Amino acid sequence: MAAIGIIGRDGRMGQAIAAAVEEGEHTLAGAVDKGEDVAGLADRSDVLIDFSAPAALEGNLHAAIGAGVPLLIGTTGLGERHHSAIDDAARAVPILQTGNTSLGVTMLAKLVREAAQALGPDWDVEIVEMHHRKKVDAPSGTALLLGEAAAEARGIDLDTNSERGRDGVTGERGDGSIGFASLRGGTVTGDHSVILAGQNERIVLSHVAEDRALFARGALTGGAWLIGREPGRYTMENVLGL
Ligand SMILES: NC(=O)C1=CN([C@@H]2O[C@H](COP(=O)(O)OP(=O)(O)OC[C@H]3O[C@@H](n4cnc5c(N)ncnc54)[C@H](OP(=O)(O)O)[C@@H]3O)[C@@H](O)[C@H]2O)C=CC1
Ligand SMILES: O=C(O)C1=N[C@H](C(=O)O)C[C@H](O)C1
Repeated sequence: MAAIGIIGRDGRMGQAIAAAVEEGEHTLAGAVDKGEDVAGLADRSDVLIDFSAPAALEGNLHAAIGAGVPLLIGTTGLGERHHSAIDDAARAVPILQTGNTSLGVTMLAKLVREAAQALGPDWDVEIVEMHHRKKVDAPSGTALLLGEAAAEARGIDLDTNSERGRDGVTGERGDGSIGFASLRGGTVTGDHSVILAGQNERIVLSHVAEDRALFARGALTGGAWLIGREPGRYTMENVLGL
């Protein structure tokens, strides 16, 4: 049983995680939202679980290090400087950062890696995601995670081999690049498809999240797994042993 500290209390995920804690084996150490005392929360938590906003990241890392507690980061929309701050902090405390805490997406990433490697660069990779109308970042963290899986498998750098937001006369698709398309509308929890398009054929690998309780359960599994680990940067693949 672990004392869970939630960052982003009033949000959709903050609420879903609080509900999952209530239904499960863990206890709620407390929860904070924007402008509240995250360092105080860290002091009374066994693990911090952050589903808030990129702007909160620096303070959250600082609080986790100050209290010596692990941190699970589910927040998406992170940039290069956020990732290097996470790498630095992971020298002091265990950290798990992921764009998606679900078992299904973790498995999907593994399948994408395998397919991208086996099929090679003649098969174009396109990633399509759809989310609810209130989502503020694009492509989704999950789409980027899946893109990373394909890029890694092909030994290429995702940042310099991405095609995002095509519009107008774009020219032909770049060989070997990974394309992203983001749709927004209604209350969609999170749909992702990775399309591998070859000559006269396509493979489509998809995941559909039906309820964000799924992400909340995954976050608690990941958070509890971090407790007592050595400092370092971990993934959901480590947690789930995939
Ligand atoms: N990894 C995963 O599996 C998943 C990741 N996500 C990601 O989690 C994040 C949150 O999603 P969601 O709950 O839908 O978003 P919401 O906007 O509903 O919730 C975010 C909450 O965090 C609050 N917040 C903002 N800044 C801070 C801060 N500095 N300290 C503490 N709280 C803060 C917001 O307050 P205010 O509204 O006042 O700004 C809001 O209450 C997003 O980045 C989303 O993409 C979502 C689902 C699954
Ligand atoms: O904002 C969301 O809602 C979600 N965000 C994550 C992402 O960016 O991939 C995970 C999930 O798809 C829901």
